[in-house]
Amino acid sequence: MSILVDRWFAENTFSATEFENLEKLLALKQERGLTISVALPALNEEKTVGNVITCIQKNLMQDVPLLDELVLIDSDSEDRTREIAAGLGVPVYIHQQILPQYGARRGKGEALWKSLYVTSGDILLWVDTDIVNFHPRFVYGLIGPLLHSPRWKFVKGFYRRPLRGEDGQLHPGRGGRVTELTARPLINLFYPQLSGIIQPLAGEYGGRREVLERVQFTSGYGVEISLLIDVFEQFGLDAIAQVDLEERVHTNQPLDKLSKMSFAIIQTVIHKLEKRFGTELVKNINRTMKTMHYEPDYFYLEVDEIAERFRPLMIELPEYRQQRGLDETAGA
Ligand SMILES: O=c1ccn([C@@H]2O[C@H](COP(=O)(O)OP(=O)(O)O)[C@@H](O)[C@H]2O)c(=O)[nH]1
Ligand SMILES: O=C(O)[C@@H](COP(=O)(O)O)O[C@H]1O[C@H](CO)[C@@H](O)[C@H](O)[C@H]1O
Repeated sequence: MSILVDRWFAENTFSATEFENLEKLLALKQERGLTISVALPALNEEKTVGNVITCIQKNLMQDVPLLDELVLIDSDSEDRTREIAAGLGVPVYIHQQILPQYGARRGKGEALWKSLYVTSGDILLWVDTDIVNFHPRFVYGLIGPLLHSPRWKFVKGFYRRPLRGEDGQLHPGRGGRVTELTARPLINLFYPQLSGIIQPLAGEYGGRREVLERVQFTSGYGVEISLLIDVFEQFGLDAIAQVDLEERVHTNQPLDKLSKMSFAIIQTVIHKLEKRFGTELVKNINRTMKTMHYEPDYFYLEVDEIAERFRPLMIELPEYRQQRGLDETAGA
């Protein structure tokens, strides 16, 4: 890693264990005169949302009143997610119903953006609701740097990420598939200063309201990479801290479902590059991107000349051959 990144890593990397004295953290919060909100994004998380909420309520609101506000920001779940949260006394919002005049899109990014509107804390943190092994450190670990110094304005969690395989077993180190195959390569290519961030897509993160109100939220899964790049570009690398939250086990989506997540992240990075560099390279990439339309399950090609470029490859696909009557055995 470059000297810049090495220095950043050494000065801006913490462990949640440094902040486990919650009484001390509460005293610091009162001394700083800051309020803290947590917003929980959720889409069909009935299996795990209840435990996340009760763990936060007991440890961080009842035993030690570190948090001033806890809300659920729901993406119009079709299961009992909202009912469970409401039953536990948590204010519930469906983000598509908040400020509809500014859009009512699908996606986690809109949930996080609109959570700014329905919360009031000086500090706002987000925690995924699909976490299976939730622990209060996922929250107090993030609060630590933000209370310790005004230097840190944005904090990302990091952790070991086992992946639950087809066999139902947890396989160490195989999680974070989009991080490893998409986000990290893009960061190393185009934003190497951020290469010391261990989990750039971590869903446990947040920062100071005055920062979060100045950065761009993309509506889908590109939100994490979008916020990271914007905070870096607008507030500098030293505004960012990262905290070791040890291990996170969450509901892993099947690989094919991560394709659209990866697409959203690539699209977001290209958009950022075009805004910043506007180079011919990016414009050409964008031109190509605009001629391809992404559907949840497959790419399809809208412009024939693009199809020509892919035809030699596609002709190998049996369904393509059949569809084009290229297979003399078709219908035999
Ligand atoms: O439209 C969406 C998609 C996801 N999520 C939440 O965002 C978090 C991360 O999403 P997901 O689990 O789909 O991503 P993964 O963890 O598999 O990367 C989870 O708490 C989801 O419930 C959300 O609130 N709205
Ligand atoms: O980091 C990743 O590769 C993805 C998928 O994780 P797994 O391969 O299921 O462990 O998970 C993250 O990415 C999403 C998009 O940024 C975030 O919204 C999630 O919170 C985060 O879990």
